[in-house]
Amino acid sequence: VRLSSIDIRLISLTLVRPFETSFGRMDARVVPLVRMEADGVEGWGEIVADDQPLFSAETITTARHVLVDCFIPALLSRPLSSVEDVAAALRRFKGHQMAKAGLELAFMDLAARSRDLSIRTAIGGTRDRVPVGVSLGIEKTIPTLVDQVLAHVAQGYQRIKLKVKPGWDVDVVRAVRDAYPTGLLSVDANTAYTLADAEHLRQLDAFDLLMIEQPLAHDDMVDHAALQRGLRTDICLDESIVHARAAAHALALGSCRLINIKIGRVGGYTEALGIHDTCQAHGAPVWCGGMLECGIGRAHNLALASLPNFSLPGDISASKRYWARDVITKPFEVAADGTVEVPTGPGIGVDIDHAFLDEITIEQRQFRA
Ligand SMILES: O=C(O)CCC(=O)N[C@@H](C(=O)O)c1ccccc1
Repeated sequence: VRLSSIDIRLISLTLVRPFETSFGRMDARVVPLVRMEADGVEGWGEIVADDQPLFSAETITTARHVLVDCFIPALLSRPLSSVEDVAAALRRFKGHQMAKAGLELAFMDLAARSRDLSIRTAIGGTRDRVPVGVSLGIEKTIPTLVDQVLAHVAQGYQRIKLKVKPGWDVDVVRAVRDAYPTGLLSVDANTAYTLADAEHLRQLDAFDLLMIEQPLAHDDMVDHAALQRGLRTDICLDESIVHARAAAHALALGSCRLINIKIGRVGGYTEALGIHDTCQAHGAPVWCGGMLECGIGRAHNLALASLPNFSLPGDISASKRYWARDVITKPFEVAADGTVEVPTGPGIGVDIDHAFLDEITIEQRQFRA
């Protein structure tokens, strides 16, 4: 296809409840969306960067810059027949995986729609529903967190993930384990520890955790390998795995035993599928992480999570967990069995609520071929 236009649209969404991680507390998000059009068909993608470089080095501003000055001109000036062509056109630009992902997602939606296929079918997904877990933020008190755990278990979520950081970890996990003795439980440190904390983190081996996510630095593999050698619990990497090559290196180094694939973090479908296949070849399970996406990003996550090696519950919560109103007409829901339906319509398979989208749009720019 030859794209006729690419739009960048920033929308403003308020969380129904503040969400606190080891690197900060969120009450609201500005979500950058990408829209592409070709031959009257449109496709939508989402960029998972936030306004500050707290999760990774990217921000909304860096994404806007590379899109406007580098990526959009590169894509509007050539024919594109697949998402691999999008990746090839952007490969000479270093990094900026989240910005690249927004473009790959929009293109994949457009390409699948134009072939009247769901993205799940287009990428070879095999599941109609995917098992999901929930990620619970840091709370003011442990009892409040335990209440959150029990409330979400009652809603059917198959796995509880707790945000941890120094001063909010071992005692918290112990209290949650007392209230939730046998279910799937994991923790996510978002890089809050160093190797000096190895002895302290070994205490977590007592709680039969599914994994400890990204305990050390966002760009580290060697120290994670040293930590993993001293831990019974599986380390799962998130921030460190920025593309398929990083996944291969992490597995070769023994930095982790599981990988969290976030299509927005790794650059889009080409790298996400590469990580999926690399992990499958190594017998390492993967699961689909979340970045507080709106319904558009969540729809892409569901398509990805329908692939066979996504064998662990992902962070794909119901829309209502974060948003009073989502940008899609039919919010995603978690069934009592802890699964979410994979959309079957063309492309992302959901309808965008354009009236609401226009209402919450704070910036919009269109680039025409
Ligand atoms: O359910 C979701 O979408 C959020 C899952 C989640 O906890 N994401 C974490 C993470 O580090 O994985 C995150 C939170 C805030 C910002 C970025 C990432």
